[in-house]
Amino acid sequence: MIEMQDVKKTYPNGVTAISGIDVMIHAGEFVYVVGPSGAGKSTFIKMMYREEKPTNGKITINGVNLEKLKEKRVPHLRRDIGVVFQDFKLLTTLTVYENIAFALEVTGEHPRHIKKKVLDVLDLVQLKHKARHFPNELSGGEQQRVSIARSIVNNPAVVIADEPTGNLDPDTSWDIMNIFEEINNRGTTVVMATHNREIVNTMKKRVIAIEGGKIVRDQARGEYGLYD
Ligand SMILES: Nc1ncnc2c1ncn2[C@@H]1O[C@H](COP(=O)(O)OP(=O)(O)OP(=O)(O)O)[C@@H](O)[C@H]1O
Repeated sequence: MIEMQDVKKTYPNGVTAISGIDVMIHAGEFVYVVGPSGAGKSTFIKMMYREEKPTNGKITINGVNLEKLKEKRVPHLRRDIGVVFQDFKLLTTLTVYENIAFALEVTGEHPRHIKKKVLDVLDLVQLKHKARHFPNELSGGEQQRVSIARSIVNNPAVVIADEPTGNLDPDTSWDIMNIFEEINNRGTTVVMATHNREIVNTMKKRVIAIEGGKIVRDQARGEYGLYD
């Protein structure tokens, strides 16, 4: 599903964020990416949704070699990959409903299908009753639930999350994590960078640890480790 072979990323300022990365993530897996600040976790996962391109190496997503992917096919790839950020990235001038519908409209979804799909994902994150609200009328946890709903409305094969609980209190973080688990139980692959020790140690999923731009540990039912 996601394969990297000898991947390296050097940013234009000369910083090599990751190098020598070899990894295979299979369909349906739930993977935590952990490591100290600045280790290269965000860079590693940005490669997966082509936010950044590798300097060297090969990345294959769902059988597509990203190096050979034409620019005009990038939106097509992105449709199959949901992305969730620490700071939610909702459009402030649109309602909850519109934020999610927008993700479908840009893919040319038939208007008749949009309403059902949006209401279905709002149901999953238990926010149907807030459909007409604007993001600034919601708590942080509610905003993150909207952003998760938006990430899955196109029914992607994989959801990639970069510190999705970084701005949330512990109880709210658990609510969010339970939603990701539900999404994974429905068959979607989940890859998540996190600093949340308690969640990683409790959930017992695959853990990939990155330090100094290298994978230093890759464990099934793994643990967070000794990082802050
Ligand atoms: N756009 C960029 N341009 C130049 N250097 C960058 C860029 N993005 C990240 N870096 C550098 O690459 C290294 C890895 O950063 P990255 O954001 O991938 O780490 P991280 O493990 O996600 O950190 P954190 O846990 O603090 O979010 C750091 O040295 C960082 O300063």
